[in-house]
Amino acid sequence: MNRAEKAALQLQAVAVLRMLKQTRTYEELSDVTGLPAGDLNRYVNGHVLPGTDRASEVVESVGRDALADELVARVEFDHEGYVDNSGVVFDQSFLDLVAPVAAETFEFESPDVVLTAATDGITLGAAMASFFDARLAYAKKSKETAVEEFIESRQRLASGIELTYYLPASAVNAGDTVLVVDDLIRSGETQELLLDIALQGDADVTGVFALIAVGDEGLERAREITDAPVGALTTFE
Ligand SMILES: O=P(O)(O)OC[C@H]1O[C@H](OP(=O)(O)OP(=O)(O)O)[C@H](O)[C@@H]1O
Ligand SMILES: Nc1ncnc2[nH]cnc12
Repeated sequence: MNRAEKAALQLQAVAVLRMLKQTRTYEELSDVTGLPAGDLNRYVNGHVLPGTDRASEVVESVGRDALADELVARVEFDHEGYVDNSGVVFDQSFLDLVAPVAAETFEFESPDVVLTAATDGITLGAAMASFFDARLAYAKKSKETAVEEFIESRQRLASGIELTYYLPASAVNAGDTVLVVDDLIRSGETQELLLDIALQGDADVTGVFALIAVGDEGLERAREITDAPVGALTTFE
């Protein structure tokens, strides 16, 4: 490991510790990591960097289960079963940790483009695009000004309301590989629209990923449309 790689690893470990600290005391963080609370305090506050051995242990131990637990701790359900996930989608550092774990868990190929839906998918999309060194594209419910050509996809929802997403046509090229991501998947209607946009753009879908699935309906719907891997970090019933 050269000096820059060591520094990157040390900073990644600090990012992991800071993320875990948000919902824990130093004593609890010590129980999770096996490191002394005093040292953890110095790492989290940026006074000292963990050595490379400690840093790699911290980074490697943050697997799917740790992130899924953290996700569960951060989302709230209201009395009708709707999710408030602002504690997750407003936290870019948390999402930056999700990207490598999602890539490894679901074996997503590195795509040319990460495609998501405005609004709440954007921060996850940015984290995934940055991890894969891919372009980010987000479809919106309205047409962006000054853009002439759009790929658009429309669907009538169970309620009878029509939902249309628009993507500037230049965002996806024919033959691009596309990973479709979103913060949440429930009915799967949004994913279906995004997959249709990818299809209209003659792109190849390499996977579908959501942070949160509410029930299985949406994931199943996506699996009916694509043979690529489809998965969520956490499923709530
Ligand atoms: O699987 P589905 O039933 O389609 O639901 C999932 C979609 O719903 C939410 O977006 P919303 O439409 O609330 O828009 P927002 O991101 O602008 O809040 C969420 O961000 C997903 O895009
Ligand atoms: N925030 C949310 N919670 C549950 N289902 C949803 N479908 C769309 N947005 C949702």
